[in-house]
Amino acid sequence: MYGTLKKVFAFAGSKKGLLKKSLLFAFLSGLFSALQFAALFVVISALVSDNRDSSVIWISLGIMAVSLIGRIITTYFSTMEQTETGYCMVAEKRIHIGDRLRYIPMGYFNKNSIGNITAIVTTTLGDVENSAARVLVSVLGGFFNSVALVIVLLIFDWQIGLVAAAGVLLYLAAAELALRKSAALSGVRQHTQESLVESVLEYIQGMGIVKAFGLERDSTQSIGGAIRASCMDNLKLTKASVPYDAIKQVVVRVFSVLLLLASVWFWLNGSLSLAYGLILVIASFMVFNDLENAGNMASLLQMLAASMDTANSIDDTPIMDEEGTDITPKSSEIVFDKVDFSYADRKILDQVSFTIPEKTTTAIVGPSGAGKTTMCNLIARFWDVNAGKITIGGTYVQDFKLDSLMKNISMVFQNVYLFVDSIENNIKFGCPDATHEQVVEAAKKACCHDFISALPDGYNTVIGEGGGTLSGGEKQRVSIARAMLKNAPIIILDEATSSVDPENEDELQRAIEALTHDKTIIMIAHRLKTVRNADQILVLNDAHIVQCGTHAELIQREGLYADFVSARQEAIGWRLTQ
Ligand SMILES: Nc1ncnc2c1ncn2[C@@H]1O[C@H](COP(=O)(O)OP(=O)(O)OP(=O)(O)O)[C@@H](O)[C@H]1O
Repeated sequence: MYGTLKKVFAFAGSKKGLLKKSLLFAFLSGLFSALQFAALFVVISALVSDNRDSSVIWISLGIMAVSLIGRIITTYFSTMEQTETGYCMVAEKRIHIGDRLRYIPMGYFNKNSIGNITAIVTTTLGDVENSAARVLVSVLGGFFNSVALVIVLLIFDWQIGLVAAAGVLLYLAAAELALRKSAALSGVRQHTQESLVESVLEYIQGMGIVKAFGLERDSTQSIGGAIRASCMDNLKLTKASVPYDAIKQVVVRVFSVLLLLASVWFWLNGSLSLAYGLILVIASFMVFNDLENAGNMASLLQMLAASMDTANSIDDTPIMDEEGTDITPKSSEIVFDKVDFSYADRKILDQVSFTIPEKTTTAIVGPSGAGKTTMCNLIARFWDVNAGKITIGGTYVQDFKLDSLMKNISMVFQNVYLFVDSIENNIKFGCPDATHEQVVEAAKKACCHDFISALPDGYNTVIGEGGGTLSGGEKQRVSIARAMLKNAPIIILDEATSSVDPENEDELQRAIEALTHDKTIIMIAHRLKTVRNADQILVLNDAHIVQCGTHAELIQREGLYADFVSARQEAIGWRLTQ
């Protein structure tokens, strides 16, 4: 229990102060609530001593009014601060996670699906946001109030106080047992929740394929399975707590009766006045009231702690930027020196060495799946090499701060992703300070100005998730405009024109040539006309650079490149068209 409370406090981060204030107000609210005793005591004392003075009514009413107003004010502040703590601490965490994800190696995303991360940032943190602070204050507030009442009982009558203390201790022991049981199940429930979000995302993202293959029923079954599993785990969690809830109920009822009997017993043997006896009976019920509320909330707190563990797990993943510094490289020459790289056990690069001189164009060619994209991703440090070194201008890519490394690189990916935002902002993504005129100029060069101008809102048209409302070719041209505007010294083009239609391709090719003027270019290309003008062609096969040279040199030699060119058609997944 203590560990769980500590966890919630730690999670509050910079909002710990607010949480403490909220607790203080909850405690004050408990004290104002306890004032009701004084009012009751005045009334009961008057009743048992047959005091008919009207001042009794006014005094007790006055005390009740102070109690009520005090409670309203303190509860108001406590609730406001709980709410602010909940929203602010989770907002901080979400921003922190978003920031951290940028610096986490891409391998993390292999092990943790998008569904998993989405579940953490939305539902998991949503639960924490709505309930954690409130539940913590209810648990601690309820516990403090019941302890305070036990102390009052001990002061009134130590024997009655001892009975109440024993009841509180037994109740806490049963609550602790219940918490331990739910701790194990909370983790499982958390995992099922993530699987559910993952299934829903996959169901929606894969809807086109599902329809095309008529697999609606299969995929409905799979999402149905995830929903049922989530339902079962929630039920399991609730059922596991039922026996402990019963034990807690028994403790509360038995000790309430014991306190009642003890009060009557002490009154009968003359050690307790009737007024004291009656007030103690009422107080004993109130002790367990607060405790019961706190106990019921404790298992919810346990579930929230499991959610916090999941959100914190992102922090346990080592990030790539811890050692990096802001560096402007001396040149944009890229060197691979005996680089090894594997995805898990699968070796993609084996002792690969080559140099890409500054301001030259290098084409990487090779069969599908040879590792061309991977090689480019290693330059941008999406992954770290297993052995060997990659340098830019003589500096190891690991020594750069990630941001300063990326300032030097513009990438046009094979699979273009555009954000749900205006086309203008998508083009400005790598260069937020660019003017509208600069955006238009880049769009014109990337052959996308005409289709953007024809859209109802022109450059302000908001595109769908991932660029969903644009065609493949249009998305690719927008991403080329984005790279043009960024104007970095190194440009990586991963099959940058693969989705562009033939009418636009020549024009775009010329634009790319303009973009790449005076830059260091690495291109993965399948069209001969793109490749043949490169200053250097690297042929990648079976984890090695098997050939290196210009088109004129390689075409003369026997080997994979000459085979590909002579085939002039699809060969091992690599197309060359003239
Ligand atoms: N994130 C990843 N995790 C595990 N394996 C991966 C990952 N990305 C790629 N691979 C595998 O590594 C191999 C090389 O992939 P890569 O995309 O670099 O090849 P490529 O030469 O660019 O292929 P293509 O020409 O078809 O785009 C492939 O077999 C691919 O399945």
